[in-house]
Amino acid sequence: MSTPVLDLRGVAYAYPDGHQALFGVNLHVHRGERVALLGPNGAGKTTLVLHLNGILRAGAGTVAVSGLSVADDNLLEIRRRVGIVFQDPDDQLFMPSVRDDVGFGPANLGLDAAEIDRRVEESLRAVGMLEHIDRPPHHLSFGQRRRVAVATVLAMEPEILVLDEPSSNLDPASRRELAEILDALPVTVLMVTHDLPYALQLCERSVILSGGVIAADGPTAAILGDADLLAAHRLELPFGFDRVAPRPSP
Ligand SMILES: Nc1ncnc2c1ncn2[C@@H]1O[C@H](COP(=O)(O)OP(=O)(O)OP(=O)(O)O)[C@@H](O)[C@H]1O
Repeated sequence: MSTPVLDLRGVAYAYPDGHQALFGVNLHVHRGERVALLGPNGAGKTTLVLHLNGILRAGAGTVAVSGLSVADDNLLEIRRRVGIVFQDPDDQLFMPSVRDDVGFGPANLGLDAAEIDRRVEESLRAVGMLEHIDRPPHHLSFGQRRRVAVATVLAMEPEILVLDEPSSNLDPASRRELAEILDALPVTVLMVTHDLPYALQLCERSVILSGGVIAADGPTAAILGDADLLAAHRLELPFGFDRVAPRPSP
């Protein structure tokens, strides 16, 4: 099989206060996969995500992105390969215009002006925000800012797009529209979410992280169809989604 885009082997991490958040996590994500990372509050999901571009460094084990290890001398290239969309778009938008925000990363790569313009326009078109290119980000709605935050990451043409709770705080129409946008993107995705229907809609594979270990890894429909597994890890489907697995025919 091809080299995984994401390859975590035995990743363990303790915060400086001694709190152990990850205990030997193994996770392999291949090109083109869309994987949901599920788990209760405090499971270690954000801690794991922060290892993917070297913000946190594993106390034990290894993290590699398309064969390149997360290590001090690789961090620039790792951060180009791993695009993380954080939960709060205001953590990612700080320039006077949408154009400047989306162009900021490509400009830092040293790309020429024509290539920066191409990436900015393509990324904004992909998230349906091209018409807002000259607006200040702080004049946009929360849902629009989240889309621009996705565009800032797409403009780096990452090998993997990592999204931390992309559907949180969106109204139902914005939530659906973002799902349509994500569904149309031809990129490998790892999506942290508490929104189990979103996982089912967008990710063929789900991984449950619980207590700092991988508790399950398999087809989303099978995982969400296992009521005992969900209950054991404090995961709950909303009303009306209580039967997601194909039911055996009578
Ligand atoms: N800076 C920190 N110092 C010490 N412990 C921390 C720190 N940040 C997180 N933790 C602990 O590490 C564990 C994992 O936290 P993490 O934020 O990764 O969980 P999570 O799965 O992302 O949770 P949530 O769903 O609530 O966002 C928790 O027990 C948390 O209290």
